[in-house]
Parts: sequence; C-alpha cells; structure tokens
Amino acid sequence: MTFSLADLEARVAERAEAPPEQSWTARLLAGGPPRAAKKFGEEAVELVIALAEGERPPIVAEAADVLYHLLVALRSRGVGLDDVMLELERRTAQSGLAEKASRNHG
Ligand SMILES: N=c1c2ncn([C@@H]3O[C@H](COP(=O)(O)OP(=O)(O)OP(=O)(O)O)[C@@H](O)[C@H]3O)c2ncn1[C@@H]1O[C@H](COP(=O)(O)O)[C@@H](O)[C@H]1O
Repeated sequence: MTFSLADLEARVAERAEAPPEQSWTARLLAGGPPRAAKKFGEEAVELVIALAEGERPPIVAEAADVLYHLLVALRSRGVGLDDVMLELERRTAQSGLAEKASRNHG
C-alpha cells in the first residue's frame, strides 16, 4: 500500500483549485470553514456509530470519510498535515499518561 495521508492532502490541494461544480472538495471549501467543520463533524458521528456497531466495512468507509473531511477542514483554516504531524512528533517525547498527569497537576 503506497497511498498515504500526504498523498491525499496533495490531491485535496489539487482539487481545491477545480471549479466547484466539478469537485466536492472545491464546493466544500467554497462554503467556508464552518461548512467544512460541520461536514467533518457529521462524518465523525457516522464513524462513532459504525465503531459502536462493530461492522468492519462501514468502519473502514466512515474512517476514510473522516480522514478526507479532516484534511479539507484543516485546509479551510490553513493548517497543514505537517503542522499536525509535528505536534504528534513532539508528543512522542512522553507517554500519554505522563502528559495527562502533568496537565492535571500543573
Ligand atoms: N476521499 C474523498 C471523499 N470521501 C468522501 N467524499 C465525498 O464526500 C461527500 C459526502 O457524502 P455524504 O453522502 O455524507 O454527503 P452528501 O449527502 O453528498 O452531502 P450533503 O448534501 O449532506 O452535504 C460525497 O460527495 C463523497 O463523494 C470524498 N470526496 C473526495 N475524496 C477525495 O478527493 C478527491 C477529489 O474529489 P473531488 O474534489 O470531488 O474531485 C477524490 O479523488 C478522492 O481522492
């Protein structure tokens, strides 16, 4: 499997320039950040339901929708995947439990 989130982000960037009548990505971005955020939220809820139910094909399909709509929503606010990956990389310096403890007591 060679397709990555970075490839999807590049595809989103490319399609963002298309006429809105030819591209879901362009249409979503033309609606502005609140519209992209709302769509991401809807897809997230659909994934939550699929995960609660436990059927594998809908989980995979809804997770794909969530990742795509997350990238579009981030783009609508000028945040790139690199920004998010840098934050995740920074967090590898400590465990999630240690980070939570430092927040609760700091
Ligand atoms: N991965 C996706 C992807 N996943 C989901 N979707 C679209 O997201 C939309 C959401 O579907 P829903 O049924 O939830 O919503 P809807 O009822 O159609 O919309 P509403 O009227 O409810 O807002 C559908 O139109 C899906 O096709 C996607 N659209 C695009 N991509 C990727 O983006 C690329 C560019 O797509 P275009 O921008 O459309 O050219 C594609 O080649 C894909 O790689």
